[in-house]
Amino acid sequence: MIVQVLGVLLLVCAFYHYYTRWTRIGRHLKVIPGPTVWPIVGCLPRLLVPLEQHWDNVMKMANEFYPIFKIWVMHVPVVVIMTAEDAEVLLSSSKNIVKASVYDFLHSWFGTGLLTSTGAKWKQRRKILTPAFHFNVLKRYIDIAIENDEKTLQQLKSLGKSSEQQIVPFLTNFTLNVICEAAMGTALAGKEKLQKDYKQAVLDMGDTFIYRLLRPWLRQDWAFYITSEGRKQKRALEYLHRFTSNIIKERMDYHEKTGGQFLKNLNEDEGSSEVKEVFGLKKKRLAMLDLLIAAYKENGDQIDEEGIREEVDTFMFAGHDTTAMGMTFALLLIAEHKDVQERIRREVTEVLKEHGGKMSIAVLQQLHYLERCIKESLRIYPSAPFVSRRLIEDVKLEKYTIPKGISLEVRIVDIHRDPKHWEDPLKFDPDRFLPERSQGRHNFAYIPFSAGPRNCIGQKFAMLEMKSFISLIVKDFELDIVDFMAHQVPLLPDIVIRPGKPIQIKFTRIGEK
Ligand code: HEM
Repeated sequence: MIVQVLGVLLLVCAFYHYYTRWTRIGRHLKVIPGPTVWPIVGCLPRLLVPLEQHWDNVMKMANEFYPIFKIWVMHVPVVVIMTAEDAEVLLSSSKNIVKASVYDFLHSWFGTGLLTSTGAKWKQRRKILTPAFHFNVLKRYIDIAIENDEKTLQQLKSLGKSSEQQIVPFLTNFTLNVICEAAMGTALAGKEKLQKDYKQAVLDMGDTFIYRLLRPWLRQDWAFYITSEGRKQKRALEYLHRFTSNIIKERMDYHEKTGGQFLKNLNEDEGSSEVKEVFGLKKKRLAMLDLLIAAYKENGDQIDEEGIREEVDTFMFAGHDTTAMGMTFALLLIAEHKDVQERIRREVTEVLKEHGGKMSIAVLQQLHYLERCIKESLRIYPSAPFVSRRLIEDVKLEKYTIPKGISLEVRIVDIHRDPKHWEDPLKFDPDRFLPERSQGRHNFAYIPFSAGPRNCIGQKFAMLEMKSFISLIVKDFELDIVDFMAHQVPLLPDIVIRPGKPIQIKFTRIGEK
């Protein structure tokens, strides 16, 4: 019996050896450096570390094997690249635009929306949604962001002359309010029960997604959904789908009742539209959802009701956590660097004064120093630390050819910290982004929103949203770190960069210290 078991084991090991070294994929990958590949388990012994050590473990591998390494997660190969040159080759491709399997777990939430779809479907959706981020449309979402900034500031002021806030829930609350209103036209602020339930469902989705991501044995749906986390995700999904479907239905009814009047000329300046009321129904604020309904009404072949829901849910996912994490690290760095904080405050005060004290998109566009600060923060702490593709054709990188069929991951965070492009890379130095200091820098040395055909469609919106919140809070409050400086914050493995511990910032009203 023992001999038979050993025989089978030997056979499996031999097959594994052949598969990882002598098949087409194996032959290409065996010349690429990487951690030891053990029979059957591949590189798992190097990868399976306690959750809180995972980020440092991957950073260590990145340093050890720079500029490229491969890992075998049992029989699944992944190649990781860390240079601007190789990133350019992959991200500029119009063929290799298929997302890697890390996104498959999100299909249960938003099917194949813009973030996860590919081929003709992705192209068509991108075409429909691009006007949703046209400048004239953006202006209206930014009004929503500014209103929410002001509400949040009022709440903070009502807590007295100073308060300490756990920054991640504080900012996530804010970005969820903004995206809900901009994407779906639904204000959560003020509707306590709705706000609580919806946000809880979004947060449960995030938690259970990560839980599954880190447990390869829960890859199959049946295995995941029998666990308590799987059941929690199912409940969250039911709630989220019902919520979005109801909102879409209400919005469709409204456009039906108003004879589609408010779906005309959506990407023109709002000031140019005279119509404010139709059949006794007041014009509602434009939401991303309206662009989708307009496409549906114009030509039902382009998108159907299910497709509208996919995209609305995609925006809810892609548009809140990324921005909240971007602001978390920006505020932490600003709290830590008092000279930077003072310079931002001066800039905001001066530009606001020139515009009669009223925040607007025009003001935001003139906050050049603040923009450099946010860019620098996203350089050191890119909200999306990596992007990943499943290759549908071979890719010829600087040194190696990566065969089709495998996952190729671009480590944005390592490119952003590469001393080849960034002197003293961990130093927070916003003036690196001054035009004179940016000259000659590789175009792909800075890619927080990715680049090429599948770059972030929401990047302008995200930058303006972050600028509006940070400018107003820094103008009215002195920010101080409480327990961690940014570089001391432990980070968690996730598809967004996430602090592994609660972080607090102290806000003190200016003039009331
Ligand atoms: C700091 C904030 C943000 C960062 C750092 C960020 C980053 C990124 C990155 C790196 C990608 C490429 C993902 C990949 O290739 O796998 C992406 C795609 C995307 N982002 Fe963002 N994002 C941010 C905010 C937003 C916002 C506010 C929205 C929506 C309102 C949004 C919507 C999307 C969508 C829909 C895609 C998929 C685009 C496509 O594949 O055509 N993002 N984002």
